Amino acid sequence: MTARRAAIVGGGVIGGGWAARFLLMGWDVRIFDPDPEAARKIGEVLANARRSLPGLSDVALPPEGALTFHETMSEAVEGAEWIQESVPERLELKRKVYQTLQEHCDADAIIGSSTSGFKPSELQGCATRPGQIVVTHPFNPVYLLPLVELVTTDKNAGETVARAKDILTGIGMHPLHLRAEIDAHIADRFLEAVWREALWLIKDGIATTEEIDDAIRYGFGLRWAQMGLFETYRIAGGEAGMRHFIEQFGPCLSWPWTKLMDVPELTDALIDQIADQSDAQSGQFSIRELERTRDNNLVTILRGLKAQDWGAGKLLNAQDRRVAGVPTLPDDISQPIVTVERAVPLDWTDYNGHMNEARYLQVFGDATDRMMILVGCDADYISTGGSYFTAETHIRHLDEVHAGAVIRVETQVLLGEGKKMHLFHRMFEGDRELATGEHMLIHVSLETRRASEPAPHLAETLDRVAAAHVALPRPEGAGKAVGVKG
Ligand SMILES: NC(=O)C1=CN([C@@H]2O[C@H](COP(=O)(O)OP(=O)(O)OC[C@H]3O[C@@H](n4cnc5c(N)ncnc54)[C@H](O)[C@@H]3O)[C@@H](O)[C@H]2O)C=CC1
Ligand SMILES: C[N+](C)(C)CC(=O)CC(=O)[O-]
Repeated sequence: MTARRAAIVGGGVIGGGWAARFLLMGWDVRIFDPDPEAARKIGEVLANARRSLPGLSDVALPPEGALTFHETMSEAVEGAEWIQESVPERLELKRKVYQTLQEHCDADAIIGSSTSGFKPSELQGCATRPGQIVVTHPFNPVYLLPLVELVTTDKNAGETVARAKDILTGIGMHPLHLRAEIDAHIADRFLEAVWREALWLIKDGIATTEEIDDAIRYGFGLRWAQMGLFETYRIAGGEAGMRHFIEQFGPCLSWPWTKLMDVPELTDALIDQIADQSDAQSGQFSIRELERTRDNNLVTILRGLKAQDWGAGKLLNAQDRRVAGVPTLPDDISQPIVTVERAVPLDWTDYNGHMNEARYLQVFGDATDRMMILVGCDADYISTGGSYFTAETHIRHLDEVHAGAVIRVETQVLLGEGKKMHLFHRMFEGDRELATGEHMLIHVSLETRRASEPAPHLAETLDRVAAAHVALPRPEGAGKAVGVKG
């Protein structure tokens, strides 16, 4: 199947992030950026994305698309289904870019603008085909943060808007479609208010850049990441909820707590003060090092939210289900069955710089769960009171593996008889064998918590797979105890 094609016009901080997201979601990406350093810069963003994005998913992402750089905009946009404009935030420049690219792109391609503040009607102003242009405002790093503000006008056909939502959802994003266009959309309006307050706090000598960052990251920033503002304040109102919260804290809004609408003058002295404080706070790290720290933290937070199936984590779980489809036994069961295919997440790395031993058990546990589902022990079956418990496990660690690597587990049923299910998992990166896991499981009644016979349809499917696998050679290491070499 030929990959879908996206063009990136302007490959700086944001264009590079878009390129990485499209590529790692399987799209071919064509770049136009006159900066002679563009390929190097995008290469560095892509390296960061490769170590962080695939491991956010608990299933294998599609194979990476092809990345190409082009000398002209006309060449880059050729045959592109999606064109993401991320040139500097200057209206005249953006309008000029649309004029050139609309001369060459497909008439039904979607042109998304990364603009942080312009309204789509301003961008569509001088365009040949205004209906093709929408605002798709992302957040840095674009390859990890799912939010994209989609802003449209009545010039955009319903079909275009629906297609834009579909494509953005397909690359793992959460398109927040604004009810009406507005300067700076929703999020930047909000961020600017916070930014303005922070500048005042520095100018007035109340806090340093580091103290302001601490005030956010040790406290309300953690709340915002998972519940936003209103859900958090509802809880802060106690049992009486939001009404009580507003009664108690509403009056403060008219007290002199904030300076929201006044903008501190960005004098040279204030800029030096902020830049010097920022250097003192973080100047010992390069921007790439800071990006990697940010990505490590974001992946850890997002995977935590996945475990809770909450907020951005819920979105990621839905994306995994979409990518993986419904698990079914392959038609050909004469070979070991692939039960896991995924990238190693960043937060599985330990002090030795490789996947921690506990994660080997996690991967084999996931492989066992998948095998249970494939033979019929799925959530519906478990809700009827039957399941499997693991009675014994033997893992052999054969080789190390690192964050971002795609691993695969192949599972052989050594025995599937009555209450017993004896599995042998082999973990690979490509052809390199990383580990084996041998597991004996016993079917149980969840009511008595004791061994019990599986339901006939489960027993029949397991028996069929076991009968097919009995012809396979017994895997090396099966049945071995922990041994000490010679
Ligand atoms: N940096 C940020 O945090 C965010 C920026 N945005 C928006 O994304 C857009 C781009 O911003 P950044 O990536 O930060 O800027 P940037 O300065 O990092 O990148 C802009 C890129 O556009 C290229 N460029 C300049 N003229 C061009 C042309 N005529 N054709 C093709 N490429 C051209 C430049 O060489 C540069 O690589 C802006 O509209 C900005 O408001 C949106 C979200 C966040
Ligand atoms: C500062 N900014 C206006 C460019 C920020 C954004 O547009 C979004 C972000 O990533 O914070």
